Amino acid sequence: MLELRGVTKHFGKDVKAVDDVTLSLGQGVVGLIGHNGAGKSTLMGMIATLARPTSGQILFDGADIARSPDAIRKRLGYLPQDFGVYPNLSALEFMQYFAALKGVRDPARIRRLLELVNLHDQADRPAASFSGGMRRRLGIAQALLNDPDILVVDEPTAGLDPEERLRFRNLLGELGYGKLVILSTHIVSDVESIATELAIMRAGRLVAHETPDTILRRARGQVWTASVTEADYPALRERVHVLQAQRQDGRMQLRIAHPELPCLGAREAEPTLEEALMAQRYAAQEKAA
Ligand SMILES: Nc1ncnc2c1ncn2[C@@H]1O[C@H](COP(=O)(O)OP(=O)(O)OP(=O)(O)O)[C@@H](O)[C@H]1O
Repeated sequence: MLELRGVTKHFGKDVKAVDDVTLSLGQGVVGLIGHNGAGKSTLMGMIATLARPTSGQILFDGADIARSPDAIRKRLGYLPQDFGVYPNLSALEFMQYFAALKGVRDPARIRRLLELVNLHDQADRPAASFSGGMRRRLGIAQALLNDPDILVVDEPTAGLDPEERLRFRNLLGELGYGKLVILSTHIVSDVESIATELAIMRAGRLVAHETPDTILRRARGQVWTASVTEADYPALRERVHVLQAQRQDGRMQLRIAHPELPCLGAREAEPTLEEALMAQRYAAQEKAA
């Protein structure tokens, strides 16, 4: 559905925000992961036709979106990172406003979308009184008005509390059927349960495009749990990568990334996706050193 070929974006002479990204995406939920400044928003902005690549191409159903942006715009829903609601409008009025802009004339669709994002009971409240999570949910409802085939959502869970995070995550997971959902975050656990693929960016480059299962499988035998005395801990910490440390009953309970048994009594653990990615990164760093 969407193909990126050597997509590069420069800002001035010095900043290469996106650097030669080649990527092919079909239906599903793609977690676009990277630290702050990795280039995620810049890449999403280009997919949303709000900026043009300095070089390279983005093809939507085979056509270059720089040449025919309307083809993708009609089938795109976009929730930018800095999405703002109009405080004086109620949720319903906000949706009616965007429906008119997007040429959507079906009032029942607005109702259905407000139900989908669980704001139907609050539809008449001014958006100014909404929490961050409610605003984001309204943002998603707005992005879905045109029943898009591609939904691009930039850092949707930033600033949300755990309950709203969960609710938002489930909502995006449900939307993944039959659509391409691209979801950026620097918090791996936010996409762990819903992403069918991960695209990992570092300093503008795409460093991996894989399924979570592949990443988890590769990390087997690299993540361990161990319980050591407080006295033994400092020396161990020098030798291995400690992912998590907790003091309990006078001992240190650890989760460790290490390519082999890190210490006597350690047990192999089932890695989380975040731990698997950390283990992979440490292994790559050690190989390069
Ligand atoms: N308009 C711009 N002018 C100059 N530099 C920019 C511009 N937009 C982004 N950059 C730079 O490009 C790089 C990538 O930024 P981008 O916002 O795409 O990263 P990101 O992965 O989305 O990070 P974040 O999660 O913080 O938004 C950064 O170094 C950023 O400072």
